[in-house]
Amino acid sequence: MDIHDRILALREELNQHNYNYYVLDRPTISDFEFDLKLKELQKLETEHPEYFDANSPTVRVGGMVTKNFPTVTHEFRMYSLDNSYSIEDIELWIERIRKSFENVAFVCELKYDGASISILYENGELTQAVTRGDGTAGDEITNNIRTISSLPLKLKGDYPPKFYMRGEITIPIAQFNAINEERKNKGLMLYANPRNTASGSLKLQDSSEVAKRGLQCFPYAFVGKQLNFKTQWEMLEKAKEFGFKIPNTSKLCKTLDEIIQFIDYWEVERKKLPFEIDGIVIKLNDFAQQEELGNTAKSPRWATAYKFKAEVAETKLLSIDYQVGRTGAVTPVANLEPVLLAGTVVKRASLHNEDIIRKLDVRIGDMVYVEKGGEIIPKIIGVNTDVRDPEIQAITYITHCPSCGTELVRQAGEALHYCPNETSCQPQIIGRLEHFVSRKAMDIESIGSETAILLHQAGLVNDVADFYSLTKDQILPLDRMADKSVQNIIDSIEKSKQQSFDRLLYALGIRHVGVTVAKKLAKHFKDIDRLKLATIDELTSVEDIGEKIALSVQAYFANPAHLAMIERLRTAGLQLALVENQVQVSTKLAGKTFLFTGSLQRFTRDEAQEMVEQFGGKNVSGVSKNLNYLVAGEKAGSKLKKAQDLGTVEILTEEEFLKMIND
Ligand SMILES: NC(=O)c1ccc[n+]([C@@H]2O[C@H](COP(=O)([O-])OP(=O)(O)OC[C@H]3O[C@@H](n4cnc5c(N)ncnc54)[C@H](O)[C@@H]3O)[C@@H](O)[C@H]2O)c1
Ligand SMILES: [Zn+2]
Repeated sequence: MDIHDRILALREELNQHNYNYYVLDRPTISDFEFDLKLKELQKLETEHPEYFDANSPTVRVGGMVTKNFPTVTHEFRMYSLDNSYSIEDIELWIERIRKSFENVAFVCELKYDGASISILYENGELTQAVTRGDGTAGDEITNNIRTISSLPLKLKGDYPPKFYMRGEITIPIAQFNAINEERKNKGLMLYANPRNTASGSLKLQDSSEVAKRGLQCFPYAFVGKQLNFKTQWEMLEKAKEFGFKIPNTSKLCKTLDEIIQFIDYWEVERKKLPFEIDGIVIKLNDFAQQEELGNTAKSPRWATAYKFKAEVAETKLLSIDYQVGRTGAVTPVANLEPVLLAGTVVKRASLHNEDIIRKLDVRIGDMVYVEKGGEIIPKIIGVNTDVRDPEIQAITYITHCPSCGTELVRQAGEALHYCPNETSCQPQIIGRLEHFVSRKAMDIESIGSETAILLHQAGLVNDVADFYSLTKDQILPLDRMADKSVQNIIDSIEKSKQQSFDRLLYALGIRHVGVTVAKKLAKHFKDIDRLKLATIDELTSVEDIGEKIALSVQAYFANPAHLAMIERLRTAGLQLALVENQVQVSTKLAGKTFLFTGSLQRFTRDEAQEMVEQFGGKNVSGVSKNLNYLVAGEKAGSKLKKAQDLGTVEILTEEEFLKMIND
């Protein structure tokens, strides 16, 4: 690739990561990887000044104004910080500063890992709070910031009449864990880390929800005209007198040695802090000296950050398991020698697919680096080839199913291998049974995963229709089965016969037919016999059904084994057709279209869509002129923006939506 192309590609990639990180609060790569790419871009741009661009992510502060709140221009710009992961860079930086000034002192502070905020105090009262945004303007979130209990709304002592307090909003680790625990119980997507949760919390529309998040604020600077502080150290001391909560962790350092000691100390001790830090910040103490050095377009020259590497553990790759899912998809999972990583013992890591294994050139017996990146599941990011035993061989990816021995297939354009032996490959059979009884499918509560396996291994259930011919006498002799639990199983199977046609359609486990597609198919074709005979054209005429789904549906019904099984389900009395008026309870929303975006707090997406249908409305999958209402939950991102840009879509909060149907 030519240099200019590489520069353009890096800029585009970094802009996307900035968007994921600052707007969606959902990074997909680790900070370390991000910073490596940014450094590469910086280097290329320095070597090739002819490709300078004032909009490059190396020049601009990464954040953005979201427009979900009033936009406020900063009276004084907000900057980012230059950073490095290497002590040598810090040494060089200090040397450079020493060349400019004879007498220097530095203040070392913790680098709180959260979101920046600028809070205006006028005559001692908190009057406005604005996010950093793009550094020039940000979102005005005063009401949300007022909920932070440690933040004084009224100051004490001899404060300046007008100034901006700059600080970092963070969320305590315990609070973060509690929120995720609650989300897990509700079946909601988990937040990636405290930083992104703090930042996402600031953007909630309902400040009473923000109050529940238990956010904290750590002030680190005052900005204004004629503030009469001479040094950073003096300012921090004064801030305490005014009533701000400033941790007693900062240190005034004269020598490089002292600075390095501070870094070393916190690299270890940070694990004991109740909140997260991602490094330490070193600032020139004297404000007159700071002023002399000034700022670049992106960051001050008088400060720098030493960043701690996200925790990476090195451990041995013992083996790889190949897991076969219910659709036959094969995924490789690494078994590792157990190792402590960011507070938890890690034994397994994802390897995704064959291409990733090739790219990493990871081999069994290698010492590998494991990291917790943007995602929750740890991943292998590299191999320590220095200690590789020269004898060990590259991995030959499996060619045959680890369970049934059938040759695997990999279709063009697909990253995954599949086992095509649908009828007798054990994990596929069990996977289908588990799927059938699961909550969103037939919701047969008394049969969990273990019971499904047990019933299959006893030879009682091979396909989902077999559930409906089970008798008490057959189940009772099985392991750990008592009279009561057997009765529960029989009862809940009987009850499941009443589940609606769309649920059954989803429960069959047709590839690419999820809950929503199943609903659309059920609604359009009304019964399974019509669906069975549908042509590709008829199928793709249904909204949101493309060729891929249509082909998969057709292939499913072309299989005589499936047709025979469906007849057995019919005999057992299951709902193979839509019962008219089964869903609709009102026509209040008739003719109106809805879309839900962001993470919802009051109901799940499924429940929301069900409500729309019950009231005669229609769910659509994208933002377009045909959309009437967008219900935006927390962290709504691109869809919300698109709807706002369109201008024809009415945007509702969850509460407003509930009000609309309940009124
Ligand atoms: N993983 C991703 O996809 C992704 C994307 C974008 C950015 N990032 C990460 O974010 C970084 C850039 O973010 P940034 O511009 O907010 O810079 P930053 O977070 O690295 O440093 C600047 C910020 O540090 C904060 N800070 C905390 N404690 C401070 C203290 N004591 N004194 C002064 N400031 C303090 C301030 O809010 C300041 O704005 C990147 O280097 C990268 O690591 C990651
Ligand atoms: Zn198989």
